[in-house]
Amino acid sequence: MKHYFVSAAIIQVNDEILCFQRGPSKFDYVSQKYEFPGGKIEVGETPESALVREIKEELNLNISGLDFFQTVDHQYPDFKITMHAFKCFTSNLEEIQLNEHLNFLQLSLSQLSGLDWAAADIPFVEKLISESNG
Ligand SMILES: Nc1nc2c([nH]c(=O)n2[C@@H]2O[C@H](COP(=O)(O)OP(=O)(O)OP(=O)(O)O)[C@@H](O)[C@H]2O)c(=O)[nH]1
Repeated sequence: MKHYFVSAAIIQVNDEILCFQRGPSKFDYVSQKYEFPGGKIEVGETPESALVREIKEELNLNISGLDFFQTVDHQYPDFKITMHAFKCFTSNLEEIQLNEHLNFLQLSLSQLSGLDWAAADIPFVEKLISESNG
């Protein structure tokens, strides 16, 4: 089974979080689900450098202040992923371009649980919500 190593960005804007909807996929369990943007870590990259590259490619955004949040291992029916999430900020949100995603939402922490997330992202969402309650 394929094992992908992925970085994902929890982009904070004021007290809210940017949530992105993936495009259609041959795997229905990730198709059009919400996720934190990012992608696969390539040879020679760190999780952080891969994330900076992916966010520029996918969204035309520069991110800064990367702060490691959590690593999740998740097994889907056809592949597994190890995904490192980083909290970060962006300074140029008005320049965002959705080069791969269908949609994005800027939501408060209390609104996050209302989205249809990819299963691998649920631990991130739960941790974000529990931090805000604690
Ligand atoms: N980027 C990202 N991928 C996620 C998340 N959650 C999740 O299950 N994944 C899965 O992790 C895998 C890798 O992500 P990706 O497709 O974004 O990677 P990539 O941009 O390098 O894609 P490519 O191989 O088409 O160039 C995908 O199967 C995706 O569905 C998430 O929050 N962010």
